Amino acid sequence: MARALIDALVDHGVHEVFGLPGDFALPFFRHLEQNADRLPLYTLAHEPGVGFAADAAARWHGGPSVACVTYGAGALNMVNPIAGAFSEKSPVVVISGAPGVDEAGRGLLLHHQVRTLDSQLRIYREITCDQAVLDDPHRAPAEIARVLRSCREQSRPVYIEVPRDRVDAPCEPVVPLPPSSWEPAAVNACADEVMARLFEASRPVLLVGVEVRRFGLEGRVAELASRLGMPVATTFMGRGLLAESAAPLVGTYMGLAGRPEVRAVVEESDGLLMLGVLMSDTNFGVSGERVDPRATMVAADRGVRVGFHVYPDVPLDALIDALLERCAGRAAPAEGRVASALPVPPRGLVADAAAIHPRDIAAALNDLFDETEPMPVASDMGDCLFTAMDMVHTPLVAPGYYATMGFGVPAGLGISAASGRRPLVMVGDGAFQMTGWELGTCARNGWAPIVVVFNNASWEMLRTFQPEAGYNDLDVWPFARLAEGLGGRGYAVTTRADLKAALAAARADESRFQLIDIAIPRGAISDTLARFVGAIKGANRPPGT
Ligand SMILES: Cc1ncc(Cc2csc(CCOP(=O)(O)OP(=O)(O)O)c2C)c(N)n1
Ligand SMILES: [Mg+2]
Repeated sequence: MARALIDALVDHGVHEVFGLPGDFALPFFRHLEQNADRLPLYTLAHEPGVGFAADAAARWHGGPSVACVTYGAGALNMVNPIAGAFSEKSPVVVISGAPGVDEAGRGLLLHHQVRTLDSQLRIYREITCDQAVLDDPHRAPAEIARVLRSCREQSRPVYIEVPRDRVDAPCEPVVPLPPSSWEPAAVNACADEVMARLFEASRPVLLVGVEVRRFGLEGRVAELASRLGMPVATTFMGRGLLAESAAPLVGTYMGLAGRPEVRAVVEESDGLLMLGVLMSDTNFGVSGERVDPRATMVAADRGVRVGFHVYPDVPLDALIDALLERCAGRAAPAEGRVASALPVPPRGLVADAAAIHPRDIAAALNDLFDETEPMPVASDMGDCLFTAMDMVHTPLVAPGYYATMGFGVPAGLGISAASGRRPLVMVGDGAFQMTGWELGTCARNGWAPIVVVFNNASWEMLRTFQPEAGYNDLDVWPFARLAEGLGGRGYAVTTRADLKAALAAARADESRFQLIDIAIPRGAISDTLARFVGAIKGANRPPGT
């Protein structure tokens, strides 16, 4: 049965497995190790790191990646990263070892057990879109096929539990299921109404979100945007989409936290078509004006809402193809094409003895990418993520909606494994204290990321909301020295000149991971974070104050 599952993972486009074994999972890990030529196995130090790495790899692939752990202590350690993958629509396949069917029936309380033996399954039902317990090898092939199709079609995590005494049971091969069916007439009716509304509107706008990336639809959406000739904005989570296309991109929409000219284009539209957009507070919670639902069309989660009309079971790709058919042959009206008004990222760091501000880090990284080539970026939650908004276009994975800390370093390792490229990791000191230690696994896995730590010795984002709190003061940890102990090379920098030199040296050394510990004065925050905090405070101000 293990062989059938591994073959099915490969058949469904899985490229690697991240894992941390335990006794309930050892039989399955033996098969993983025997099949490492087809499905490389990367072990990490702690299950949160396993989950974050698999999430980032899945985002990179635009398809499933695997997080394989033991039952109880292992799988429950990974709940937060999988919850984040669910919220941000990342197709992670969770595989957990489990007590054998026979031992489960002996009536003893088993080690790693919580309330009951199916407690873990119940917990994972809340953070995955489909689940299977492979306790019956006769049903296993159909169960595996159904769950892996759900993972791909919904672009959300799924859960597969493997009792350890069933791993070697005889089992038929898994036959992948055909795509779920949908009703062409419904898609056509929906596309007709969307097109009619766009042509009636005097200020139609396209807002592009994360599902466009997850389902690999960026090229088709860029073509649609160009043919329609409408201004295009991306959401916070969709940042970077269409940046290399001819689409008339105006920037990233972040409501009051973003650039006013982008906010005006989106919020003043009388025909706002949102493709693959999560209607979340991080996308809309700081909107200057509530976007008028009568003027909006939202396609997400395999459904479409056009004003107050709802079209269930309309896959995003089917809708986009139907819209492309309806504007086939249309060249975007030259006069109607919106010149791309993307902001100019900061560049030209002044390499002097001045202290380092977040905007200096963006400029230094933009300069580095200009001089060499852009690196894929993994960012953690914190001001590092807001600073990333000021960087030149490059693939970016970040917890922009679920907003968990701890994502950055493991995500960089996941990108290293998935892409074979060297990533840049941006992480705050607080988040590094959570999962930064996964850098100690780089040597055995052959990874050499460049990690920049925004070291303000503070939970600075929290301080911006609650300046009077003393608990936001963190101790200054010597991350550069700690990096040397973990097998990497560390640089402690306090001036802009040091920063420029350290980045050049780090880029030149691909032999091991590089950690640049950047001392940032407490209170120095990016312009984007400052706007975000101001907008949130304004939006949450009690009435009448
Ligand atoms: C797993 C988890 N636990 C707590 C929190 C809550 C939080 C959001 S931002 C923040 C401070 C981050 O400090 P860091 O030094 O990393 O970055 P910076 O603000 O730029 O100084 C906390 C504690 C979140 N989001 N996730
Ligand atoms: Mg900090």
